[in-house]
Amino acid sequence: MGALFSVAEIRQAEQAAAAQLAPGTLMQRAGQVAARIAIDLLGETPAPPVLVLAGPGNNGGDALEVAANLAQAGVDVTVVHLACVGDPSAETAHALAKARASTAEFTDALPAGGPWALVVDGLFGIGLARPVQGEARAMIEAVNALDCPVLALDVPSGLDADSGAVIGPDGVAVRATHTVTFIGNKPGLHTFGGRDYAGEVLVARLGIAEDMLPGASVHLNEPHLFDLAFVARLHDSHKGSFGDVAVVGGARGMAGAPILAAKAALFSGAGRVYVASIDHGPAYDNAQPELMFRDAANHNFDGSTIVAGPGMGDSATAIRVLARALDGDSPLVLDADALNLIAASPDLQSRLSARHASSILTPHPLEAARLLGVTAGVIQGDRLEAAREIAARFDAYVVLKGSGTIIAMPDGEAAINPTGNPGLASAGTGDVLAGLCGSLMAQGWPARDAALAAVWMHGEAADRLVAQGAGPIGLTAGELPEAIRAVLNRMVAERPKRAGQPQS
Ligand SMILES: NC(=O)C1=CN([C@@H]2O[C@H](COP(=O)(O)OP(=O)(O)OC[C@H]3O[C@@H](n4cnc5c(N)ncnc54)[C@H](O)[C@@H]3O)[C@@H](O)[C@H]2O)[C@@H](O)CC1
Ligand SMILES: [K+]
Repeated sequence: MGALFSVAEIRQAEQAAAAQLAPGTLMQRAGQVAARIAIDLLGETPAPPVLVLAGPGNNGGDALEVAANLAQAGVDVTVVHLACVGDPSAETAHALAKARASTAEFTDALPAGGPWALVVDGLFGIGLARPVQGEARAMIEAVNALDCPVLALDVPSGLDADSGAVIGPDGVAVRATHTVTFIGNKPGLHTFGGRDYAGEVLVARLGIAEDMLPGASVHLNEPHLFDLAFVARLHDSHKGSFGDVAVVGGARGMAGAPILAAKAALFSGAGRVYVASIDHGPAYDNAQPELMFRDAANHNFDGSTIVAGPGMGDSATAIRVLARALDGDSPLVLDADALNLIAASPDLQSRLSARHASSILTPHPLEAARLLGVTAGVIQGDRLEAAREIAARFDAYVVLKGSGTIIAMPDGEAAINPTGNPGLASAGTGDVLAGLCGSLMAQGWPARDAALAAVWMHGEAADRLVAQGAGPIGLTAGELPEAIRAVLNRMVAERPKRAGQPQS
């Protein structure tokens, strides 16, 4: 469920399966399932014509099978086929002959006409080796200017199925409304550009048995990965049962960031929440009087889960407090300035690597770039790999934020988060996420489950707010904690009934 496979893994499975099947079987199955999806998208009403773009390789072969099937079903189909330089594969040649023999109309260039009821994108799939140029590029740009639904076959043409990056430099890719992807789901459809280019993703296994695919080390982040950690509360519990969180941050002029993190911890059920300010912070927060304010330099963090970084700054005090947190035995969430301080200090890096207690790092791409000493472009070019590298280097759990947030474990396992929306690209939402991670760990959750659940619930809460009209434009971080509370309580209520362990 939710498994994601690299292009290399898909190719291997395809070869193994193809060896047991009559030639062309997989392409024919791809053509059949995609044509059925196309017909569903067209709906009942007599629709204007469908445009099928078929590229030079086997992705084009899939498209030609779709064209033939649609024509056979009585759909008015126009095909633009980009012939390949050498000979096409036997199955693509066969699909071409089939489409030519059908009622589908072939033209050499993209017809100016329309309106199209649907465009089927079969220009390039997982075999795209370089940026799209020339005629194919012009077609992609023209398709992206249309208003109609676009069904991409296997992967939107121009997108890297492993990374979700548009193959560049200066590349283009089809912006699909739907993608039917073959044999197995692919990470690049769900992170970085993936969510914007692929639209809704449907997986067609093409009859390939599960055991032909390798055990996946990357999954979509779905509740079944972490929902065993939700436990209903016993009546006989008290605030000490649910852990202490200390948020370290709030240098002068940045007092709001740790308060947002602390509020997220409070609203997600942490027992006691402290804000430990680097500079003299507020005595209390009028809006949230449950929060307790302390001076970070003098606060005793023993027994607390620490969330370090929100608005922490880079003062000598910040470095001293961070070093103390890294050396301690408390579970730790490292965000924002804490990550920047660590990136700049080999000493802090070795303290982080040497920790025995759990650490969750929550970098955005630029913070991740600083940690690895590369550019944000390099991080985004392969987000999965970058998150795994940071996890391995620091023996920590890593949450690489962005569209399709990556959660990477120190053992190499990883997940890509499907919840959330552009409303989260606003100030303070990262503070909320860090506070939520810390809160779950304070309540006894293992770091792995805490990271997965926090990212999922944070996105889900934002999606609910958007459904209520509170975004994505103008969604504020301060609205998230209450929405997270609603998601969390629903998750607990929906968990199969399981008694909580009495706590001391
Ligand atoms: N691997 C699988 O599991 C299956 C693959 N099938 C389809 O086959 C696809 C893979 O086919 P291919 O390996 O032939 O690869 P593609 O069809 O994705 O693309 C390769 C073709 O495009 C050309 N090309 C690559 N980059 C180009 C560029 N920038 N500009 C112009 N031409 C370029 C290549 O010379 C080659 O002709 C999959 O994405 C899928 O759609 C299906 O038929 C079913 C099974
Ligand atoms: K495609």
